[in-house]
Amino acid sequence: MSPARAMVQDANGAAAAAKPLANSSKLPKEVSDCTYELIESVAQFLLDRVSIRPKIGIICGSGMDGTTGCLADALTDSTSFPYETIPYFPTPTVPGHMGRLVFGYLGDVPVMCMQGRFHYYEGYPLWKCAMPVRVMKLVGVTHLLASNAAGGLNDKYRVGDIMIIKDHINLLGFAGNNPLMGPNDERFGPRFPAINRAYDVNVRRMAKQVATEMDINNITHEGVYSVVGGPSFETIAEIRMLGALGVDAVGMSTVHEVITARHCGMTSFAFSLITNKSVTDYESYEEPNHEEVIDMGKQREPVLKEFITRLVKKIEDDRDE
Ligand SMILES: O=P(O)(O)O[C@@H]1C[C@H](O)[C@@H](CO)O1
Ligand SMILES: Nc1nc2[nH]cnc2c(=O)[nH]1
Repeated sequence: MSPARAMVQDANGAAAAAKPLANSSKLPKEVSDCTYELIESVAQFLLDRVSIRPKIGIICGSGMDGTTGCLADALTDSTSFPYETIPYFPTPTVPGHMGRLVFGYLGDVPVMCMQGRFHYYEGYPLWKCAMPVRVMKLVGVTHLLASNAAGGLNDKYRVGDIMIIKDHINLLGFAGNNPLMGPNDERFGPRFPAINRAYDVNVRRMAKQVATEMDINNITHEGVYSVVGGPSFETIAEIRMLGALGVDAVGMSTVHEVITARHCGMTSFAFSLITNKSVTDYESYEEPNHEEVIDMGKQREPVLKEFITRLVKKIEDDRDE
């Protein structure tokens, strides 16, 4: 079998094969096999093959991580690693999630970008879904920015709106499932991390400034996200329960990534694209579906790309001050 290869884009955006990579090894089966040293070796594998040193890591959610025109394609001087070429990395199984880790410049800011993420419903345990966040940390990333697609419960939200996440309700955690379960390595973070300030207030302030500058305040909100396991969408009774709990939008990701990021001291920020309105009425014939989720992501791609590009610049400028 030929060795796996990373793809490098030249100045015209044409893909070219970079130097051969070592064959990917098998994924750790247990959380106890996914040691600090193993994550360190994955980070080193990447650092050996890229020259840029990103401090911002981006996870693109459904609709933003597809083929042409997506955020990762906007990166310049990019080097891209299909997930199957990275040792110990999981591979995504969801339509619309590409499965590449891309290093490059967004505007003039070096970033690394996950084009496709891992969800619990794909059959991976949460610690494995969130493992790339620890890789980002050991690559040197200090800020995690995550996007997702979500169903809107809040009456004020319309399809296509953006919700800056100010807090979450971790329903998977309520059911005894958390990415930090299992042995804890203090080199990542403490056994019992605080999570009440998970969504950084300063970055949220910058994001609201960006919304004002882009004149999209009318479609931008701040609210509470809740994660469910999926892959089935919610029943009407479940949506009504979530509404009563104070949830503004519901999805199937992000929370395990943010918990893992906060555990290892990364600053985190996340937002939802409201791709569908949650159905609350037993008389309604509407049904959510993944195709509308992907379509809305594609429609909003230019706005979200600009939103993230401007935010990344603000974070970098803020760091320099
Ligand atoms: O990865 P995200 O959270 O953006 O994807 C959401 C949840 C499911 O994976 C999918 C449902 O359409 O969209
Ligand atoms: N759980 C859930 N995830 C989504 N992702 C996009 N829309 C939805 C939704 O309505 N519910």
